[in-house]
Amino acid sequence: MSTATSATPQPSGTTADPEGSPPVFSVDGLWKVFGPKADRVPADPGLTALDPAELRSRTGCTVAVRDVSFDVRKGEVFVVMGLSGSGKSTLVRCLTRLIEPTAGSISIDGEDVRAMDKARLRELRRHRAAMVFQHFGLLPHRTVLDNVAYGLEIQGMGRAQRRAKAAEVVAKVGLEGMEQRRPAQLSGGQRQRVGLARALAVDPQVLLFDEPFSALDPLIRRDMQEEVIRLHHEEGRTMVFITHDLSEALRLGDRIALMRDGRVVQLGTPEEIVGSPADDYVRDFVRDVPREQVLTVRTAMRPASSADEAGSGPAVRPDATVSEAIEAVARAGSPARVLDQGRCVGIVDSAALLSVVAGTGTLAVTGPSTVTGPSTVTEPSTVTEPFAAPEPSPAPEPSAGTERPEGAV
Ligand SMILES: Nc1ncnc2c1ncn2[C@@H]1O[C@H](COP(=O)(O)OP(=O)(O)OP(=O)(O)O)[C@@H](O)[C@H]1O
Repeated sequence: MSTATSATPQPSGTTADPEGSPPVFSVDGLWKVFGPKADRVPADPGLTALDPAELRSRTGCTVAVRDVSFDVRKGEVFVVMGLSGSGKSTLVRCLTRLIEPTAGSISIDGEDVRAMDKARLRELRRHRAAMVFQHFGLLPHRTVLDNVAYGLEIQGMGRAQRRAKAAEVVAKVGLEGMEQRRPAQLSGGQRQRVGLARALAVDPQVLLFDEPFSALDPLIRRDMQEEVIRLHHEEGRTMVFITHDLSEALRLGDRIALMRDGRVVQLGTPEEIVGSPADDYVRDFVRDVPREQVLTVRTAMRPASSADEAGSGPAVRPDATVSEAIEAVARAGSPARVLDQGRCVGIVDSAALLSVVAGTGTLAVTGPSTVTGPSTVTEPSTVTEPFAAPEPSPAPEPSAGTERPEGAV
């Protein structure tokens, strides 16, 4: 979950550590070409070099996904973002072969998805990677409870057991008391919760969301985003989330794959995408993002100039946003120490914080993001060296950075 933009408290029950976790899905060199004799396209450099209109007029084919590779790590929220037509839905549908890929490999927990027979695929879609659609396809004559129990019914679970399980999930998504209503008696947001509950009821390893909230009005949409964040924190479930909405991607994503014309032009954390855009396209895409709400103090800190400076003053966590640090520095009227488990790893002062807001100065976003395709790769990111304090400092008092900001992007 994006620590920089989440407006909910830190996870308490989450055990997943997405960074360094093994991949759930592994995608390598994936292509999806629509049209006649599609499979000749990926293999022919003369055709793949053509622009989309020319390829269409010569072959009748459209490349929806173009040589895409990535891993989805266990326990992460992996967001696929891009403008309409960039290939998001096609890519995510390829993961469970709702759309048949043209070339490349896909595996789930090391198992080759492209080699699965029909029964195995059914099992994959029902138990391992359940999809939550924008049009949630609720059964109109069934109650909320029976809609949620539907997937369990298909699995062959007995009536009493599936209704008990469904009731539990209905409560989890905040629909307690509405079990006996029918979809027509619910608001759009409530219906979406039923769709979410139905997917959750089968307890899938991965939840795939295809723009689930785009039809909802902004406030309800925000509610549903919070719901997803909460569920993720409570359960640590792996999620793949499609959206064309940048603020939704920044709010929800641990990592974001930004697509353009079927390619992934940048894959990275929200902070990497906003702080180190891979090319002009991405830079333009994130231009209006309030950087101080996404970038963390790591991007602005410098080594402490003395043991004195490292030993006193207000404290912020390394994952505090620049916005939170500005508040701490403004309150104290002095630079703030960045404390990592009681150790001072750097100092942020007002000049450095302002330069992040202004978009001037060198950014020190940790960890390189991945760039796929022929985009211009940015310079490697730099990491600010920590100040080696002679003695570990005491644990910080609660400070800016311990609370999440309201109104983050
Ligand atoms: N069945 C199809 N036949 C031919 N072309 C298709 C088909 N499905 C999708 N495409 C094309 O593939 C490209 C990617 O489409 P896709 O639906 O994956 O994009 P998207 O990013 O999910 O868009 P949106 O946000 O509008 O849903 C588009 O150019 C689209 O027109």
